[in-house]
Amino acid sequence: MSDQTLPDIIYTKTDEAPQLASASLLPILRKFLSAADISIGTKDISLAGRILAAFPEKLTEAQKISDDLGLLGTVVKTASANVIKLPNISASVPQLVAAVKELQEQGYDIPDYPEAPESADEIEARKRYDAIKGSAVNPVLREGNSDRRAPSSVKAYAKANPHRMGKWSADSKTRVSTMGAHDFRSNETSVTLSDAQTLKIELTDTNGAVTTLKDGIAMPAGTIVDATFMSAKALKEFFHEQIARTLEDGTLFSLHMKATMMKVSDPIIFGHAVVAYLQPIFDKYADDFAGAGISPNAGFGTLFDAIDAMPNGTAIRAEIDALLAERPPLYMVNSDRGITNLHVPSDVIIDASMPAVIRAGGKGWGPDGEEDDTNCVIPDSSYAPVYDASVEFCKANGALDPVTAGTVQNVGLMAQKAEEYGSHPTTFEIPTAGTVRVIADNGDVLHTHQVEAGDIWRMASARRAPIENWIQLALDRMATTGYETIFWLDRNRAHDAELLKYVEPALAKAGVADKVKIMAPRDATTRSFEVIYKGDNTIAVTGNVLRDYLTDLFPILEVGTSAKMLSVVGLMNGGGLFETGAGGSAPKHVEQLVQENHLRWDSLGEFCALGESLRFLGTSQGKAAAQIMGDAVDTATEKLLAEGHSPQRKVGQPDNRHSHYWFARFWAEALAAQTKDATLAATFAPLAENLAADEAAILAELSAGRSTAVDLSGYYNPSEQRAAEAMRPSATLNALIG
Ligand SMILES: NC(=O)C1=CN([C@@H]2O[C@H](COP(=O)(O)OP(=O)(O)OC[C@H]3O[C@@H](n4cnc5c(N)ncnc54)[C@H](OP(=O)(O)O)[C@@H]3O)[C@@H](O)[C@H]2O)C=CC1
Ligand SMILES: O=C(O)CCC(=O)C(=O)O
Ligand SMILES: [Mg+2]
Repeated sequence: MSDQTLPDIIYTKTDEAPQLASASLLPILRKFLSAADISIGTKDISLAGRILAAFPEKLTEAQKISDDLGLLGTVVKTASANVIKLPNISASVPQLVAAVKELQEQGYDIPDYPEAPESADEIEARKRYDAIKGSAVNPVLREGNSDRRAPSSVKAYAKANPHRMGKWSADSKTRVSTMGAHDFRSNETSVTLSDAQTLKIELTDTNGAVTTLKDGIAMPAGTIVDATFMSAKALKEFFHEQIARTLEDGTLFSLHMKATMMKVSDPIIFGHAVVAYLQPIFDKYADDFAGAGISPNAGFGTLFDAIDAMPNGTAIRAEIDALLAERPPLYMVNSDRGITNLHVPSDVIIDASMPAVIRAGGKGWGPDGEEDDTNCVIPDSSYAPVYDASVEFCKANGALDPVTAGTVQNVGLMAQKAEEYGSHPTTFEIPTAGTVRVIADNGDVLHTHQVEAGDIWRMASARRAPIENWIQLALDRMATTGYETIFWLDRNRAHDAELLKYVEPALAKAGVADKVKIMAPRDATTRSFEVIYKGDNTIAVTGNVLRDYLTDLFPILEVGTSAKMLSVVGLMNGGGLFETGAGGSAPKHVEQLVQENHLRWDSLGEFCALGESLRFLGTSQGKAAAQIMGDAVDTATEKLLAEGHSPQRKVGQPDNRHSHYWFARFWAEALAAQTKDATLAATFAPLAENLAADEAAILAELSAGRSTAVDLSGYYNPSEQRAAEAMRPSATLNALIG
């Protein structure tokens, strides 16, 4: 692959709301950047695109598409990489199955997703689908560590226009419940490799028979290798206890996990919760369910559909309804449509769901459509203390006030599939009781765990170069900001103790050992809340999971959403990956566009990423015009925020399309006003004037046709033409943009 074939900036085509927003924003970007001789091109990493790219032999020549994720995976390892990454779907099995069905209906001859593969073809199809499902994009692209923070303009806007916060009361019954024993946290062991080693993972059953779970895992010297497991027996008992406890509390039962990112372990844990909730039904109908090939891991939604298709389905459903009436009410995803927390494993994702509960004053939605306190069940105790400390802090101190709050920035260890988020290829549901060993090729046994059938065992790793880069990034951010800097590491946790063997000498060497704090996640949470309640600022230096969790938690409390975050990934080999915010792909937003032609997606994350990407192009390629374009993006973004042109939530109000008009106009104005490049100023002055002169016509055209349904001819693979028609309804604006 030659760099010459790639555009200066690669913009990713993803899914759902960001994909729709791109239909309006990309033509604007193309128009503006071409004036500065900067090329921008797209690469398709959408769920539909990845599915089609995986089955070329099934498609006609016209239907075939390239493996863009594979290409980007090599691009991000080059110094010239400059990628703007929008959020994409990390598909759970129900989402993958729905996407496959839609593509088949559109005429693509791809295979079904085989739940229980038997034939060679099915085994092959399953292998390809397994590589697509879950968080399959971010770990490939994130060849660098993460620097996420709310831009100062966003903080200033939130202080002046605070979002609504729910009230916390000291006697709230909301709580966080976690196992604390027999879980990943408590069973963890960790070692650092002194030499490069190739590892294998073996299971020896109680009769001495050895199965190789995985081998050929090459690790460079200095890699921290962790292994741990969650006891299935303890997990089941925990769920039963929590169901009983929730009933006593008189609250909602809610389960918070990340079945997308943790695509092997968390759907299994979710499945245990589904079974526990319906235990008498699973006990009574075990044989019927086995015969119907039912897996609880897909959730109530798929389970109920399968039961409805069984000959005795109506009777079983009546028994389920009777049982659910005795169970504590479930936290709801959509109470109008009866979608519970346990319907689909990817509907409730902890990094977004827990902040929503905390922001709402400890409330979730119940089946009656009313808000209620909730038992937040987070089985593994590695990170549950962060949410427990957050809940307890808010109970004691009341809700955070966005008007006076300081900020928590994050520096996250992420590169090269660091820690748990890189563990899915080495996670196993143990088939039979025995001993799992991790053995190095020099014969050293690194880890030994006694396991039972059904236990979830996993190995995770973090490499030396990313760890050193992460520590340096934290020191750089601390030097730039002067903020209190806390490494969120627990000396009593095996993995963190190994990580501290890198961190503490590096801090001493840099002469900052006395300035930097090292605190376990629970204490670090409380300390960070204290700091921001006082209006001060802090940097949370964390591992990969807390990077993900905290960059939703604090932004959602401080500025109302994580979508407005600046998210920069300095790639290890010198390139730049600019992610848009921290928020996801917001499926609710697509539903609203389809039903009433209103897209409330806020593209502020795209604007922030664009500004950074352009400035990076300026410094890395010596393109002065890119620097000027990037600075003008920031000026435009600040003005758009200050003048209140962000999308609003309700149909009839300005939406994403209006905000793109204002962005284009202010960007053109800023370019016309700058004095560093007279040619650029002269190019953009007439466009700025025309955009201003036609304001009334453009806004009216953008607002036409609201409250009517929009047909995109597909959800996962919408028609590009229809999306463009819906998202670019202003003939006047289109004529100016071209
Ligand atoms: N980086 C990535 O690629 C990520 C991808 N995801 C994927 O996104 C999907 C949904 O995940 P979920 O956990 O529900 O998280 P989302 O962040 O998509 O949804 C949570 C809520 O955040 C708000 N939100 C998010 N982005 C924006 C935006 N740009 N403008 C306005 N509001 C926004 C919306 O709340 P409201 O409308 O109430 O304001 C939304 O309903 C999943 O498929 C998940 O895998 C999730 C996180 C990151
Ligand atoms: O890759 C994913 O599934 C989500 C990533 C995410 O939530 C984040 O990085 O904030
Ligand atoms: Mg996240």
